[in-house]
Amino acid sequence: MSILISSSTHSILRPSPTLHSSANLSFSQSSPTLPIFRVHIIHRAPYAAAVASSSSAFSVGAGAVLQDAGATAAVLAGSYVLVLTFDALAERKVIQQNLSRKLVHILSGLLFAIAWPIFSTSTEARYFASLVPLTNCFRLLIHGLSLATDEGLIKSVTREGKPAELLRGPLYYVLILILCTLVFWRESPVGVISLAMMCGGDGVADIMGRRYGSMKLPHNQQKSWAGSISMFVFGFLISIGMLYYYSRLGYFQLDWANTTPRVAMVSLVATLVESLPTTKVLDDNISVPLASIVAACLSFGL
Ligand SMILES: Nc1ccn([C@@H]2O[C@H](COP(=O)(O)OP(=O)(O)OP(=O)(O)O)[C@@H](O)[C@H]2O)c(=O)n1
Ligand SMILES: C/C(=C\CO)CCC[C@H](C)CCC[C@H](C)CCCC(C)C
Repeated sequence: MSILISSSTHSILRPSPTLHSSANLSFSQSSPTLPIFRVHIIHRAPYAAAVASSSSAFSVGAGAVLQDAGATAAVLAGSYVLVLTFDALAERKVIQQNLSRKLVHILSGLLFAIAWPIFSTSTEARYFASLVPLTNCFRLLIHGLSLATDEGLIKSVTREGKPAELLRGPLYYVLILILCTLVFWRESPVGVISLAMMCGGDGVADIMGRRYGSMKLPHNQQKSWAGSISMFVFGFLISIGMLYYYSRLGYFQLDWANTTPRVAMVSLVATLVESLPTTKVLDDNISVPLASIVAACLSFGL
């Protein structure tokens, strides 16, 4: 058995009580400002045990592939059901089309991230998960380029009902989902926070801003104090909720006294970026998550 010790830059992450790989154990010193040390314990088995363990490793591997394929199919089905449901609600005039689009914006990314724990602990799990936004990306391209028609999709996710709109906000949105899944996955607070800002914060800003946004921002007459304050508050609360969810499941543990002000800082950066009069040049679905990624990386480390 050999032990490898490596350090991580997540200075406020603390050791997780529930670990997801039997071969990897993480320990950190109790001070939240000191780095974590990851301890990888590698067993060197004798030949017979190695043969037995390679066949059990094969079945574990096959189990993980089955689990990931099932999870991908279930989440993909969920993404279709979500769009269909909001199309039906808007069609029956239960909710306005604008509200329907914003609820799809808020729910799809957040539910997608909430579903990550149903994927296996294998290294390939994130690639399986990214197939869901990737499939939706192709769906948006096909319908955005009018190679096929899907009235339900167009009504649920566009503002004016033009197919070409699918190639802007919604397409950038799924590309950011792919980026966060592949780069950050469940292992870092950065991706979770950035998705909370793009889906939750930005989505709620729109809903509240449209309803209560009579007082406009001094630097942007298209946006309001109600929208920006809601973005800050909901971006912060949804991020904390998502981090709590992941830490309860044991993916990472956080020192909350340190984490809370850092999340508030990321939420402030995301809110300021969202408030700028740059929407026509740079879509909020790109500027908000990218600014959040940079701010969160500076706060939490990659
Ligand atoms: N900080 C904010 C953000 C949004 N809004 C309100 O929400 C509307 C939509 O904002 P935004 O999402 O930035 O506009 P678009 O990009 O045009 O719409 P969408 O993202 O929905 O395509 C704005 O017109 C405004 O009424 C607001 O008052 N304050
Ligand atoms: C309206 C949108 C953005 C404009 O600001 C969001 C578009 C959403 C996509 C068309 C659908 C994305 C689905 C997610 C990748 C997966 C959701 C899964 C979940 C379980 C419902």
